[in-house]
Amino acid sequence: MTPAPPAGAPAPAPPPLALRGAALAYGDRTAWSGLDLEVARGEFVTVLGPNGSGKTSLLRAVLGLQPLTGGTLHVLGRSARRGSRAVGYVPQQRLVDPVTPVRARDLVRLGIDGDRWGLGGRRHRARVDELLEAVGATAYADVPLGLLSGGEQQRVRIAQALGSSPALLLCDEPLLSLDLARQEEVTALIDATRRTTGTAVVFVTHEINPVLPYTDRVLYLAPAGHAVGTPADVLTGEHLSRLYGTRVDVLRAQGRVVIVGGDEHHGHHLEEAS
Ligand SMILES: Nc1ncnc2c1ncn2[C@@H]1O[C@H](COP(=O)(O)OP(=O)(O)OP(=O)(O)O)[C@@H](O)[C@H]1O
Repeated sequence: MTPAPPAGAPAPAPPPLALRGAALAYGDRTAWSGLDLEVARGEFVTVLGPNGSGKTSLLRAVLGLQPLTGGTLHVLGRSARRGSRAVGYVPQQRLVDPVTPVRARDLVRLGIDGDRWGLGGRRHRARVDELLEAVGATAYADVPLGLLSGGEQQRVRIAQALGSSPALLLCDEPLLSLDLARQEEVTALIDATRRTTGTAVVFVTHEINPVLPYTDRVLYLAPAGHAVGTPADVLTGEHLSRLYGTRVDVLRAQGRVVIVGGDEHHGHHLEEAS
C-alpha cells in the first residue's frame, strides 16, 4: 500500500488515465471487463490484441464517445468527456483527398483552437510554427495536405493532436501504411514528445516491433482475457497461450518479437515472421 502523504502536503496529481474494474460490452458481447490500468505521466503504454478485441473501443471510451458498461474511467481525475482538451488523438493513417485546399498549418491551428475556427493572432501563429517545427514539418507548412506523403501527413496529425498540450495522447494504429523508415520516425517523435512534455501515450498497434524500444508497459487484449505488464512479462508463450486459450509461441530474434499462433483462430496472424 502507498503510505498516506504527510498532513498539509499537496495532494498528488491525478494520473492522466485511470481505469478501475472497467468493462465494455455491446449487447451480450463483452469486449473486455475487469480492466484495471493506471497510466502515469510520461508513460508509454502499447495496446495489442487481435481484430475485434476492443482496442478502438477502449480509445473511444477514453474520448468520451463510448460509455463503459461497468467500472470507472478517469482522465486527470475527471470522468471522460467528449472534446476534452486534456486528450489528444492521432487517428489511423488515412490519406487526404489530393484536392483538399487545407494546408498543414490550418490543421495544426485547428488543434490549438478546437472548434473556434479561424481565431488567429500572433501568439497562435507562433504556436503553430513551434508545433510544426517540433514534428519536422516546417518545410511543408503551407502545402495542401493532400499533396503530402503519408508519413508527412501523419506528422502533421501528431502536431495537431499536440496542439492543446494534452496530458494524454491516444494513437490509433498511426503506423498503418507507413514504410519502416517513416514508422521509426513517427514512433521516435512520439517518444521524444512524451519525454519532453510528460504527455502520457496510449498507442494501439498490430505491430509491436516499431514501438518495442519505447514501450514501458503493454496492455494485451485477447479473447480469453487481458494482461498488463512490461513487454518481457506479458509477451511470453505461456502468458499469451492463456490469454488466447490456445497454443501461442513467442520468438525473439535480433531485438524483434514474433508471435506465432493464436490469431489463426481469429482470421489473421498477429505478426508475420519476416
Ligand atoms: N457500436 C458498436 N456496436 C456493436 N458492436 C460493436 C460496436 N463497436 C464495436 N463493436 C464490436 O466490438 C468488438 C471490438 O471492436 P473494436 O473495434 O474495439 O476492436 P479492435 O480491437 O479495435 O479491432 P481491430 O483490430 O479490427 O481494429 C468487435 O467485435 C466489434 O464488432
